[in-house]
Amino acid sequence: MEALASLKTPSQATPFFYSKTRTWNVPSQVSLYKRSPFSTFSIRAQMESNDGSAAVATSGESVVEALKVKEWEVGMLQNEVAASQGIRIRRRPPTGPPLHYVGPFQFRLQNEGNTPRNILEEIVWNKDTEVSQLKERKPLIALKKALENAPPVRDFIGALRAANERTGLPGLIAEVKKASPSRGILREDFDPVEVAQAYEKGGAACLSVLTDAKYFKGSFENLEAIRKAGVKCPLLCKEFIIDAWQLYYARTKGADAVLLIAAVLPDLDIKYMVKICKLLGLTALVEVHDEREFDRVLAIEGIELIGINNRNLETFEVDIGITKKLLEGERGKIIREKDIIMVGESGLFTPQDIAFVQEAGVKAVLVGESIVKQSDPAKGVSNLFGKDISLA
Ligand SMILES: O=P(O)(O)OC[C@@H](O)[C@@H](O)c1c[nH]c2ccccc12
Repeated sequence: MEALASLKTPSQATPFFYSKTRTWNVPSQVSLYKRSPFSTFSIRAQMESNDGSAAVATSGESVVEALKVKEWEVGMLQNEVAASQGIRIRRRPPTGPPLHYVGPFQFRLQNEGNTPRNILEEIVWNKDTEVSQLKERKPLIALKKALENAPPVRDFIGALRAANERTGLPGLIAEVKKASPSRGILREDFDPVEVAQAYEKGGAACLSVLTDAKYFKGSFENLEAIRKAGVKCPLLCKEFIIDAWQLYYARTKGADAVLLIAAVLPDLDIKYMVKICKLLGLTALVEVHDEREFDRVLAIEGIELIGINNRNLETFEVDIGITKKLLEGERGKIIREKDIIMVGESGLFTPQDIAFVQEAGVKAVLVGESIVKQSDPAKGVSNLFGKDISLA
């Protein structure tokens, strides 16, 4: 009876039954039946899933349904915690976006929480699905075993500091990036190992390798191939990390550092992930875009490397003035006191841009587009700095 009541009111019901890779639509038929003449009524619901399979659930299975409702509620609560920290990016509802509307739900409004509001949210929701599928294939226990064969971790921050001291310019994290959602394809004849080797030859201190396939045309194969090709620059796995499992995965693929995005991760997640990074020897580059994110990150113990992304990942707007604005006043003072290395990220094209962010207080820069687009990325590096910074 209880279950029937919940099916009647859309606001209290979870309309979709999510089971790993299969989405169950709203029951197509709901009927009452009695197990025996003496028992109370039970409910029988006929359901179809997105892959065409069908199932019949009876109220004995309402426990499963109740669990799904709880899972959904917990998800909503997590979004509330995130929102209280100013995070606008919501996590994907566990039931997933509906494929089509049935019954009372046809009146549900768009964007009541079931469709992403901007590109960053879309990427994160997609990543959620991707990670849960990958996790099934390679559970944490298997990854922990694979760690034994992972190549040793190299000192990412040490390499940036050394380059900064050697050249008097910000240490370069050169990005191996084939495409982006804002700029489309950046390099047609893209050979990740070739680009990586050219960057190294040009004097890059570290490399950033995009591993997201859907939006950036990157891959973990690229990361692994660059590592295996003997490139000495420490490698940043440029990924949208939402689950600690991904940290282990990145390490098994040869990463020396990972990106944590404050616009996506609540404080507790950052703290937890930073701890796991330390455990694995990974350097965490924590990325911020505004004052609120920066203050949140500054309040977390043990963070040594912070990036200021000049690009707003929700709107794609780029303004290198963001780096300057965020490092002015009290925040700049805290950075110097704590000896945190700051990285200026995105939208840097000319020696003037580099001088501008260096003046603002960064000791490193993260650059993709301007150098990956040039026919010889090694030359791209010298053009960016206005001089040859290679070791040769
Ligand atoms: O290509 P650009 O404008 O030089 O930017 C490089 C890098 O900063 C950018 O790719 C980036 C910064 N933070 C990110 C987070 C996710 C994906 C990409 C990014």
